[in-house]
Amino acid sequence: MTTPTSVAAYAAPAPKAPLERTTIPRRELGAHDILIDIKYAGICHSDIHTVRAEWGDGGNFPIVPGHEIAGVVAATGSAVTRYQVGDRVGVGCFVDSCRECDNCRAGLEQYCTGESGNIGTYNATGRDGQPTYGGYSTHLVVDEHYALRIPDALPLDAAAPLLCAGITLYSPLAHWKAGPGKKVAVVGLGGLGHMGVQIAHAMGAEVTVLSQSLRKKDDGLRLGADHYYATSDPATFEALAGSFDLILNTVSADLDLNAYLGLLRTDGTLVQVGAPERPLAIAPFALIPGRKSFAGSMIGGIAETQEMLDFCGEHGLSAEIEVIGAEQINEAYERVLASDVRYRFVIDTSTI
Ligand SMILES: NC(=O)c1ccc[n+]([C@@H]2O[C@H](COP(=O)([O-])OP(=O)(O)OC[C@H]3O[C@@H](n4cnc5c(N)ncnc54)[C@H](O)[C@@H]3O)[C@@H](O)[C@H]2O)c1
Ligand SMILES: [Zn+2]
Repeated sequence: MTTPTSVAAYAAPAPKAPLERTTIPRRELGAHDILIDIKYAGICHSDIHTVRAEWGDGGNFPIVPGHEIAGVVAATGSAVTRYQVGDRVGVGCFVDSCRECDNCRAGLEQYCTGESGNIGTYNATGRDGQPTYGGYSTHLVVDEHYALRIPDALPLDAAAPLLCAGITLYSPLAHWKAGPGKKVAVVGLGGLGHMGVQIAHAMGAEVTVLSQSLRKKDDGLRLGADHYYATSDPATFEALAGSFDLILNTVSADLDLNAYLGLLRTDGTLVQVGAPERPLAIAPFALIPGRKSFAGSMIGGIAETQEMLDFCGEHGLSAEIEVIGAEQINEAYERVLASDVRYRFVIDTSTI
């Protein structure tokens, strides 16, 4: 078959402008590339931060967002060894990296220290000098090394959000050794948070959700939380003081982090994965007594992302989703901003 070099997509033409249908170029299939027939693309809050130019870099418009991509291999380059036509595959937040730095060699491609760092699935420049365009489109050409295998046990639509939301929580849970005997709190029950609750529970940790209200309590407990508290109630911060080994903050808005640091045990760690626009204020004395750590974590490497997908396949974990047509993307963005989705929008890309 001939591979399509011009494909349909949804793009934001300018910062804060509504997304609209367009066509974008995809490169011709190289020896190590696979062509993916995209079936579904999740809507991550990072897509919204990016098209609203909230992260300070201005953005390289038009932007085709989408880094929670699930589809099927439609063609393979001459030197491809890992995948065959028909395989179920995913692509996450990056599509390339230098492959030579210590981090790339260690499987930490997300922290590539090469000249260009990891090359984002969208809003970046590929090795060929061309802009990268994400998963809100019908097809993607990607080097086979940056694709992941989606286990047969998982439906493609609900698996798509694992490529970002799933790995973003799996990686710090694994790194800080969540498991039996560990008390883990997840702040914010959104796209990331609802995956964090499921994965931490499957790893054997005792899981607490810290949400603004008790509105989603039934869902949180069903997803595997042992406890659920409202952070709008000051009594929560008294009741849980000094409780947790690990707190994962998934909230996309500003929080009083010092209050959350007060919930850590001695030697506990608060990991920031939510990425609000403004700098965060940490009081030194929220960390010093109790030798507490404040850390960050970004998605995961290719091998760890595959490990996460396999873990989710074995445990039957995937996202709770609302599948939408492409014409509903702008409305879905407003609903994410209003916390009105349980728990991830996924675009059916056949509607693009
Ligand atoms: N570190 C990473 O690698 C990484 C990866 C993906 C996304 N992110 C970032 O993580 C954040 C969350 O992404 P998402 O897609 O899950 O967004 P989301 O909108 O689905 O979820 C955010 C949740 O936080 C809740 N929330 C808001 N204010 C709160 C508060 N004061 N207390 C408790 N909960 C509150 C919201 O109601 C919502 O449920 C975004 O900033 C995104 O850019 C980071
Ligand atoms: Zn994301």
